[in-house]
Amino acid sequence: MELVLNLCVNIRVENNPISARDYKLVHAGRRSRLRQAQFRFKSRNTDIGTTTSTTSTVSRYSVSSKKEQLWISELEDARLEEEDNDGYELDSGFLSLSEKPDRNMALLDDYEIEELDYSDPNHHSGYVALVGKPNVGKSTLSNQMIGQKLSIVTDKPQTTRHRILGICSAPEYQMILYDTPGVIEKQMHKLDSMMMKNVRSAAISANCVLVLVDACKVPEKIDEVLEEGIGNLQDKPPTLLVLNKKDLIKPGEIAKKIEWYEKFTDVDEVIPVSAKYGHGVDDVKDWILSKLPTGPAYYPKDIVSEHPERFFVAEIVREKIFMQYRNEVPYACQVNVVNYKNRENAKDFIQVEVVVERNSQKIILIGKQGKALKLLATAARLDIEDFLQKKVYLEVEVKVKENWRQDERLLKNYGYGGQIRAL
Ligand SMILES: Nc1nc2c(ncn2[C@@H]2O[C@H](COP(=O)(O)OP(=O)(O)OP(=O)(O)O)[C@@H](O)[C@H]2O)c(=O)[nH]1
Repeated sequence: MELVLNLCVNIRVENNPISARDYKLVHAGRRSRLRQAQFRFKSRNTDIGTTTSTTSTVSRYSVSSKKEQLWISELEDARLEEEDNDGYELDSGFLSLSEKPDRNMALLDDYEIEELDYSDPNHHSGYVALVGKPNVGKSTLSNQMIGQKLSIVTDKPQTTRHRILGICSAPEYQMILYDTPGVIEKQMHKLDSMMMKNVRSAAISANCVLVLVDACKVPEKIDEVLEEGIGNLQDKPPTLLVLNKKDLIKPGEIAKKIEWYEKFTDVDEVIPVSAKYGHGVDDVKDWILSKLPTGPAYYPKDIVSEHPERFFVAEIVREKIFMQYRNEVPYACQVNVVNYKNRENAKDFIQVEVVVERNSQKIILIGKQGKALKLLATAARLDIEDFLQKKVYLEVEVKVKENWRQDERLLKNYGYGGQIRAL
């Protein structure tokens, strides 16, 4: 399969007079999709709302040959060079998260075009933005709809930082879901305001919007969430209020809350759900389907996300940090995959750096005799292996970059400017 797809890229380059930059983009998209092809239609045992955490020894990578050492140091040099560069242009293999992809066939090969069904006039497809305050269950609902854990879920607010694109397909539709970071009223760091900008760009380009609220909380107006998420309320797309966590309140209470939201908010419909247990999720899908325009699929039906594997690897490590450490520490951490090497006859090698803002946070992360970091790396490795369905060597190191949450250049490099590394 890989061979066939690679061949398509080569043929296209020979036959079409495209520029080197175009080729790089096509190639970046192709290679990222090749990686994703690995997690198409995989039945994983990952829970939707919870995660496993077991202990075992951390695998360490040992450099086996001089050639390999040289290769790794070249990679590191290239990365440092990239870090010193202010540009961070698309040319270096970035995937845009802020632009809604058109039904653009430019990045699809013949095989994929064939896969997309253009013959069915009743096929629906489009974009759905999930917005809401932190901790209301956006990631849980998104994972539940896709049927696979793509977004990390923790009991702490504001764990989602990036817009996560998840694809939910059936023979008659394709819903492209944007799980967004929770809308925050008090934006404290440059990171927060950049995250909010991404929320807005997700909702603006969406065909419909789901506003999630927590059924356990006293009902409140959602104007603020909508304004932050959509901007101009007059042009807002069809909006559904999802009353989530209905499993935690009595049926009588649910009816009262639905009534309140129907009366005091300007939404098209209110649907109570329990994202965690999947109750009401089909009703949400039916509502979305009624709002999506007819048209062919944007992506092949067996793809569940456009993000590259390394993105999810970093997210898994971040989730484990949230689960293991307390207070401000998880919020001060940025996780970067600095080296990801697929190896034919050996475990894949993944090198991850956790960036913190202060040395005191680094000390906490590492723990006495490195025990805390070892625990973190083990929990992360087990989940990464489960996600990738293969064994990996995971190496985790901690670095201090003072005030990275205020540094726009670094934030862009980390993907908060609406672009993530495609490879
Ligand atoms: N009981 C119950 N808990 C839920 C439900 N949906 C989500 N949760 C829990 O609520 C917490 C927050 O869920 P997330 O999906 O991370 O919430 P989020 O809105 O994406 O959070 P942010 O990243 O802060 O934006 C987790 O502990 C979930 O397990 C639900 O339907 N019922």
